Amino acid sequence: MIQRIAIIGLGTMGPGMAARLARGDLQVTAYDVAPAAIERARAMLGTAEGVLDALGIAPPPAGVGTVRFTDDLGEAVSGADLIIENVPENIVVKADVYRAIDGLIASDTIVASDTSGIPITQLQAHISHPERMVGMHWSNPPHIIPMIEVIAGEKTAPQTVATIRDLIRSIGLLPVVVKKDVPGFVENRVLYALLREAVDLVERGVIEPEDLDTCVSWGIGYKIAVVGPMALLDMAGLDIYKSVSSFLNADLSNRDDVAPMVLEKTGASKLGIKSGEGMFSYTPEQTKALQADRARKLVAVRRILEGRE
Ligand SMILES: NC(=O)C1=CN([C@@H]2O[C@H](COP(=O)(O)OP(=O)(O)OC[C@H]3O[C@@H](n4cnc5c(N)ncnc54)[C@H](O)[C@@H]3O)[C@@H](O)[C@H]2O)C=CC1
Ligand SMILES: Cc1ncc(C(=O)O)c(C(=O)O)c1O
Repeated sequence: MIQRIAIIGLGTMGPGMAARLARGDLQVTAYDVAPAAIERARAMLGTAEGVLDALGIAPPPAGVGTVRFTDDLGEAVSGADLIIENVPENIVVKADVYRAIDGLIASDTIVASDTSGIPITQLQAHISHPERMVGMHWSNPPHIIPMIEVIAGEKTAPQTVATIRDLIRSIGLLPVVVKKDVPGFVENRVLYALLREAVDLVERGVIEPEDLDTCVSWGIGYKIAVVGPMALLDMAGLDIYKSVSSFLNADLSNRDDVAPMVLEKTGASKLGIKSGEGMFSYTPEQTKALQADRARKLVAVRRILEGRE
């Protein structure tokens, strides 16, 4: 049974994940190699806890769910039943972490990666006892989005998948087991098909970025939260899909490299909210207000979709 969890990497994803797991009565130890990230994560934890209160996800009545921060890797993983690796999406960085923890943990400690899409088969080549490694892909913001993909690599034991699936269910979240270890798994394959087309349309001057967001959020996103893509095909009619896809698919973006607009912005350190500018610009005050407004709306929508309002 999983009771003690170590989270390694406290950037965008780690703090919300820690807050949500603690609400599931789990004991979380949170570690990052950068002291500044630990300090930021302490503040983010408080914000995430406020959002969880608004979601009605209360702390367990007589529970022991806690989050403890540490700057010592050995202390973080000591006695953990599950490690969630949450460091940057780079196989070299992730492999370094697996090597660093290998001698510090028991051979049956489960090691999960929150990778956005590196196949688990590639990751588990860098750890001993690869049968205990599994993909556990959360979606951002992790304390609000209830779905988590669970992915087995070639060497993952079925019991490892079952343990993680059951853990996710036991704390009231929604596991989706992906049946093949394909790059990007399912969520990001679908998301990146959409993002490739969206970036292409803006880059070709077909639409302004603000208008692209209005079109997709209100035309597609709002609807798809209620009617998933497979059900949407039935709602529209497969005959319509057949007719439109017969001429449209061939015209959709099929570029297999990163779009020049994205390379230009990342080259100029325009990374989005984290750097103050990306597709749009953000002052620190705007970022704070935007994040609060988004959390409030996501909470309200989730409560309605779950039939709680
Ligand atoms: N940002 C997103 O929307 C999502 C990201 N992911 C995935 O989650 C993982 C983490 O992503 P983010 O939180 O966005 O990254 P991030 O870049 O915001 O944070 C990564 C953190 O890892 C720390 N770190 C780097 N090397 C480390 C080491 N050796 N030991 C301990 N900590 C170390 C960094 O100091 C940083 O605080 C990635 O694999 C990413 O693809 C998954 C779902 C959504
Ligand atoms: C742009 C982008 N990339 C990856 C992810 C992920 O799920 O890994 C997300 C997300 O929303 O969670 C994302 O927005």
